[in-house]
Order: sequence, then C-alpha cells, then structure tokens
Amino acid sequence: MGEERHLPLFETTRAKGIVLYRLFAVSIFVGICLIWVYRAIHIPNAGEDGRFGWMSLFAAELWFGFYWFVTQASRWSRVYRHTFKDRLSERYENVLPGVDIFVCTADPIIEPPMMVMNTVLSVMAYDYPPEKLSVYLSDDCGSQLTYYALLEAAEFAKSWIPYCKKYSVEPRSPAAYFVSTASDAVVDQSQNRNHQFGDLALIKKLYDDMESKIENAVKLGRVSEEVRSKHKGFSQWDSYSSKHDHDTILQIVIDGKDPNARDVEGCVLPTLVYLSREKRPQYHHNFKAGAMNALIRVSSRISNGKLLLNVDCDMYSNNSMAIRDALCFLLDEEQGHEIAFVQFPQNFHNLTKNELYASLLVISEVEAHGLDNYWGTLYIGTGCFHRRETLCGKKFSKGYKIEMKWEDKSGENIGIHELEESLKSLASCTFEENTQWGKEMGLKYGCAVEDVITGLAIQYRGWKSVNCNPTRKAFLGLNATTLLQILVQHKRWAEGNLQILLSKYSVLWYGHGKISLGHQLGYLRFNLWAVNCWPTLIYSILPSLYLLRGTSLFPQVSSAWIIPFAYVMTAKQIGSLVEYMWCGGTILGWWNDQRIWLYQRTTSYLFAFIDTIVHYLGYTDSAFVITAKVADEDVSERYEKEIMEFGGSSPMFTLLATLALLNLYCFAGFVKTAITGTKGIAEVYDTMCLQILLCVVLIFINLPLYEALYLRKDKGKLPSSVAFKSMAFAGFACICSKFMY
Ligand SMILES: O=c1ccn([C@@H]2O[C@H](COP(=O)(O)OP(=O)(O)O[C@H]3O[C@H](CO)[C@@H](O)[C@H](O)[C@H]3O)[C@@H](O)[C@H]2O)c(=O)[nH]1
Ligand SMILES: [Mn+2]
Repeated sequence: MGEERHLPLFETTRAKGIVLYRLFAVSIFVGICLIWVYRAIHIPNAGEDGRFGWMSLFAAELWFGFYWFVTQASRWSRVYRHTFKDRLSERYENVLPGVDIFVCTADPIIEPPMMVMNTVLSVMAYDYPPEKLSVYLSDDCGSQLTYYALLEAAEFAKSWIPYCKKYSVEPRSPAAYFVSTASDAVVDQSQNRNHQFGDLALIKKLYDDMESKIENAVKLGRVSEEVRSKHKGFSQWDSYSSKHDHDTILQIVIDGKDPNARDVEGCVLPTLVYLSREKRPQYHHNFKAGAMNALIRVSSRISNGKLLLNVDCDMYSNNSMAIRDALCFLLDEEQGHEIAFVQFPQNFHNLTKNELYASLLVISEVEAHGLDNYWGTLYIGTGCFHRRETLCGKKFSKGYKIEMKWEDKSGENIGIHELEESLKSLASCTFEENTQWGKEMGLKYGCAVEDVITGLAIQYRGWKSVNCNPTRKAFLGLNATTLLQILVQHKRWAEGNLQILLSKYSVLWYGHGKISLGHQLGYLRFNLWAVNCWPTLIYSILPSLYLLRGTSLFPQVSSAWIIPFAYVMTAKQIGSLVEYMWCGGTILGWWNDQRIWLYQRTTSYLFAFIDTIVHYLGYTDSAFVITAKVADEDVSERYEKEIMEFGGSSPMFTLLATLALLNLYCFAGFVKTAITGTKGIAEVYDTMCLQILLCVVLIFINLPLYEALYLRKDKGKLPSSVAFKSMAFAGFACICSKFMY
C-alpha cells in the first residue's frame, strides 16, 4: 500500500452560479462607490445644519463599504468536499488510527448530566473499531453527579453500542434516537423488524432506568451514600472543597484493554475516562482551553490516539460515519499530509422553524465554504478533528508525512490504578508552569475564542484545514433559547475575535505572507465583528433624529443620486434574503435574522468593543460565560411559539429598548410636524423619503420589542424598570436633538 497511485479519498467541487454572484457583487460595489462620491461632494458647509450627521453617516458608509468588501472574501469562490469512505475501508480498515474524543462540561446545573451522557454515548457508538476509540469527559465542575451519570452511562453503553451496530441506528444519541423512533416508526425495510421492535422496547427500558436514576440524583442534588459506597471512585471527592478548589480527579471508567470490559455481545468497548483537572483559586484555569490541554496530556498516556475529536457537551454525534469522513481527508495519499484539522459545522437540533434567535446558518452553508477555498476553515471549538501532533505545535514541513497508523500499546503493563495516580500530575495546576502549554502547545490561553486563535496559529505554521459538511449533519447541539443568552454569547465571540486582531497573531501584521490575502480577509470578517457597533449605532440613531429635526441627510427622490442608495439598500437586502433561503431558511426566518443582526451589533458588539479595549489597556480579565442548555418550562414554551424572551433587566435590554423607542418617538414627532407644518406632504416626502423609510423599517423590526414593553403580560416581557429607563433616555435624546441650538 502507499506506493501505487490511488484514487483520491475525497474530491473538491466548486460552487455553481458563481459568475452571476460576482456580477451582482461588482454592481453593489459600484453603487457603494457612488454613495461615497455623493457624500464627499455634498458635505454641508460649516455651520449648516446636518453637517455632523452627514459626516457621521459618511464615516459609517465608508465602514460598511469596506466591511462589505471584506465579507466578499468568503463568498467570491466556494468549494464543497465529498469523501469516499468505501475507498478508505478498502485500503485502511485494518490500520485505522486511534481516535481520542474529548467532551467538555463545566456545570451540572446548566449542562444537565443526562444531556452530557447522551453526547458521550453518541460518540462511544461511532462506526469505528472500539479498541481504537477512547472517550474522555472533562468536568470543570468536578461534580459527583456528572461522575455518577458517567458510571451509569458506561453500564448502559454495554447494551447501547451493540444495539446501534446491529440496527445501524442513526443518530446514536439515545435521547435523539428515541424521539425519532417515536415519530416515524422505525425503519421497516428489514425483515427483522419485529425483532427490532422487541429490542427497541428493551433498550428503551434500560435507558429509562438509567435516566430515572440519574435524574433522581440530580433532583436530590447529590449522590446517595448507598451509591457512593458501591463505587470506590467516589473516595476521590473526600478532599474536594469546591469546584474552584480540589485535587485532580481521574478515573478510567472503562479500560478498553481490560479483557473483562465487554459489551453484552462480548465485543470490546471503547475506553472511557473521567477527568476533573485540579483547580485552585490562586491559579487561572483558562476555561475550556485549559481543560482541553489537560485532556491532551492525560490522553497521551492512556490511549494516545493520533486523531483528536473535540465536542461541546451538548453537541451529540448525529452521523456515525463522521470519523471516517474526517479520515478521508487526513489519510488521502496526495493531500492528506498537509491537512491539520477537519472542521464540521455547528448545527442545532432545537431551532424553531423561523429561527427566532438566528443561527449560524449562512456562516455554515456559505461562508465556511468560501474560507475552505483557501484551505483555511476556522477551528470553531466543537465538531473538529485534529491531528494530535499539530495541535501540540508541530510545524508543517514539505516531504514529511505523518504516520496515521494505529499502534497497539498494550505492551505497557502497568496496573490501572498506578496509571491513574501517575497521570494526575498531568492535570495539576502547576504542571504548565514554565512550559509552552497555552502558548506554542495545545490550545491558546487568554482569548475568549481560544478555538479560532488556535486554528489560526496552526494555519500560520503552514497547515491546511478542511470544512466537511455532509448531508447528514455530523453534530447537533443546542442553540440559545433566550435573547440575553444569544447576546451574551455573541459578545464573547466578538470580544475574542477583536482580541485576535489586537494580539500578536493578528492577521493584519503577523498573517502577512503566512496565509493568502483572501484568507486574511476571511478572518478579518470575524475579527472586525465588534467594530460594526459604531456605524450601526450611527445608522440607527442619526437619520431618525434628523428626521425629527426636519433635516435631510440623503438625496432627494427627484435627484439621480437616490439611485445608488436605493440600489445598494434593496439589492443587498434581496441578496441576503436569497442567500438565506438558498441555505434552507424561511422568509420570516430571514426577517428574524435581520433583527438579531441589529440587536447583536448594537449591544453585543458594543459591549465587546468596550470590554476588549478596557482589557487591552490592562484593566480587566475577560470571562467565559457558559451558555445555559436548560430553560424553565414556560420559557421553552414561549421559545417553541417563537415569542421573544426578555424576562429580566439587563443594560443590553435598556439599550435595545432605548433605540427602539427613539425611532418610534422620532417618527411620531415627524408625522405630527409633517401634518401640521408649512411644508406640503409631497415636499416632505421628496426630501425625507429615505430617512422615513429607514425609521419605519427600524420600527417594524422592533415590533416584538414594543410588545414586550407594553402589551405582554407573561414572564418573558420586559420589566417596567427597563421601560421607564428607556423611555427617559429616548425622550431625552429626542428633546436634545430637536431643540439643540
Ligand atoms: O471553563 C469552562 C467553560 C466552558 N467549558 C465548556 O466549553 C463548551 C462551550 O461552552 P458554551 O457555553 O456552550 O459556549 P458556546 O458559545 O456555545 O461555545 C462556542 O464558543 C466557544 C468559544 O467562545 C468554544 O469554546 C466552543 O467550542 C464553541 O462551541 C461547553 O461544553 C462547556 O462545558 C469548559 O469546559 N470549561
Ligand atoms: Mn454551546
């Protein structure tokens, strides 16, 4: 093997209709340039009303034009990759590499153990030789509940894995699978259908038993003494004082090499390990990046898989062939040795039809494929397969080929408990002192998007990455189900991305010459997220305030200059609608997406921008606010009905409400003067058309917010404190603007 020429293990195709798209993009660009020209040659004279507004809009338009140009880098050319898994099996079935899978969890309250166990079970049941598969659960809370759940899951896996293999089950997260069998009666093509029904009932019963045991413990808030006495692993908690202060807890729950560790059919089980790294208040734990690095070290001494997969605890495997997909890239004889990681998109299983809080739809279906054109897909922290060596800092060198073959390490004959004890120091707080961990090795520290900066550094070292997006989605997770969650999450992402831009790894300086220009722009599109807050604020405030004053900031309808404005505004919106629907979204979904886009830009990005600068000047440390994966029943109910959830006060809400009311007041004030004023309606319309339009669109997009302020009675409405504050702020702004000098 290896010498003769092989058929490739994957192929790359280009997106269709790209010429049409480019014509469209060029036409928009021409429009943008004309807008700039108009602004530049019509600047009001000093002292004339509207000069400040004019300059501000000009600045915003310069930015929007520039940013729009940047986003074209991930749309200009797009590629799609297809794998040939049958060829992989033919050539490599007996020498497949070991795969170590890392699942990270950090809080049993907002990341319920049952959800985490479904993720763990789904990855244990991959269609892959179990002796080459090891699953590691990192628990940053050191929770006995999570550990107990893992013990129960290990027991259930003995029946679940054989069941999955026997009936080629998809998806292999039991919870998701049972939901699917309940709705569309199990695949009935096979003659052993009746047989399967019997087995299904049995396995469902086992699952329900496991679930009730785990849920009982969760309800109780602790593991009962009876259970604790049955498993000696719990003794490791004897010295535990809090989640911020405890020793390393390490337990090899299933040792794949143990001849007694077999499933109910007598087959080998994957190795399963529980790890809670040491935590001490005086040591920074570096959030998920710290957890991942501890996992990398510990796993290197247990299974040492050549391939690492990392998933968030809510991201279950929805496609049991995903490891094989990834290997088609990494083992490809021609190009595989240049590829460092294979990233699958983040998809969600809890989205409502019209994606109330938006999702990563367009990024996954369009932009990721555009970045893939530069072999430069971003590492996004979950659903990503890495070569162990590149994640640990290896540089790419031509001619060098990494061996991905599996080595049996059963020669190491040290007892399992000695092994566990000897490994604990690898997860201690002091281990990383004076090492390159978090800098040159493993995931990088100090950035709110540790994933993106780590992937970027790997690409700087000369490696390629690949975006793999099979029809059957590889991973499904939970999207946030309240507005505040989504805003806070995006704040973290925008902050992390801006940190990258200001860091030593910035694509602006460090990236020059290391990655292609298009690739740099592709990153810039995300790195600059936060900066968008300023032009967006300008555009959603000033035209309306000037409308109230009666000052026009846009060309008249009767002027030819209106054409580029009208064209760019409508064509861009129609373009984004078409794109969104092409990705599989609905019209209402697109409209919701626009609202979230606006809300993120005016709050998340603003707060991210301010925090990043404050952080950059050395005043604060950025935090990692974990997204909750559970919600109260009535919150979930409203989510299902696509009713926006506020349900509390937050500076972000006050800001959103202020902006929404400001537009409402301006419009009302304008209508009043237009009716009673001296100017005729026709003249007002001619001079103010675009400003009226902008204001009306903003009011329409904010309809759910007004409702939450004044009409709703449920718990998800905006509290009256937010209403009062925002009314006062918006009113004050309107009065100032109307009566200033
Ligand atoms: O101190 C921590 C904090 C978080 N996590 C885990 O990290 C994962 C992601 O956290 P989540 O709150 O779900 O954040 P998201 O915004 O959904 O995560 C996205 O963004 C993060 C970077 O901001 C990446 O780390 C994630 O992989 C990526 O999915 C979860 O499994 C957590 O349990 C830890 O293990 N330790
Ligand atoms: Mn998440």
